[in-house]
Amino acid sequence: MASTIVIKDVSKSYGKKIVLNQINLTVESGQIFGLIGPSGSGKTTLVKMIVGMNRPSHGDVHVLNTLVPNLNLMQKIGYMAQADALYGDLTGEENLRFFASLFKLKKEEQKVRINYAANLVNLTAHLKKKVQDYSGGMKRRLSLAVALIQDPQILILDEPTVGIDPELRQSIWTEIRRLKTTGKTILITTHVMDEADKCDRLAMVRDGEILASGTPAELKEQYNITSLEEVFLKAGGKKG
Ligand SMILES: Nc1ncnc2c1ncn2[C@@H]1O[C@H](COP(=O)(O)OP(=O)(O)OP(=O)(O)O)[C@@H](O)[C@H]1O
Repeated sequence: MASTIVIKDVSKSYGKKIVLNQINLTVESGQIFGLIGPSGSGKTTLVKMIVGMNRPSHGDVHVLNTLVPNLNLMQKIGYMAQADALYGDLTGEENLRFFASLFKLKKEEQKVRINYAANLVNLTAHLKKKVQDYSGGMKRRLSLAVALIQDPQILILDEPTVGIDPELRQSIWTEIRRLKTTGKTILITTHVMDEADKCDRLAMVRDGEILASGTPAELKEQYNITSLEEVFLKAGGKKG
């Protein structure tokens, strides 16, 4: 199996504060990989490094055998950040078109992709509204649509279902799984344990370190418990 994301000996400090400490992690192609860990454990910092928005203090990150950061990788990575990066005074459709044009999609292709992405997140009926009039959940959904707009090979989703109702969350997960069957690699951060259970592999992050990694079943076995919630509490709780 080819490795899509390889993180090698990565550390990150802000001043004296060590946020990531010697992280090693490999995400194989076609996997749904989950990063789980308590708030402030370093997940977003790690994700931003993979996207090329943040540089390691030490170590390096390769995506598709290319050292990050690299401009050509932008086309291949769809990134949904925790904070929505949308233009409030543009409509949903204009936002999608803007991002589609950044990726140099042709007019016809833009239309197809905008329809697909808007439909996926249930926003088709709201595309003509300005984003400043969207609810929080609608903005999250539009951010997910933006991450998918160029049909990227890799999807990096930082807590994609926060603020999204259960029904839509389920349809988003159905789509995540469908995208996996088309060969995409998906990295997702989450606090929601039933979502973690849907991942092929997980890494548990705490205080900037990976405590444990493996399939959900392996992690449960390792900790000799039946629910990921308990694994999370055992491995992910504060240092005693
Ligand atoms: N630019 C920065 N300067 C200083 N400290 C930072 C900076 N960015 C992140 N940190 C610190 O790094 C630590 C990890 O933050 P990070 O956002 O990666 O955590 P997280 O696991 O994604 O948390 P959450 O789930 O709440 O988003 C936190 O203590 C945070 O305050």
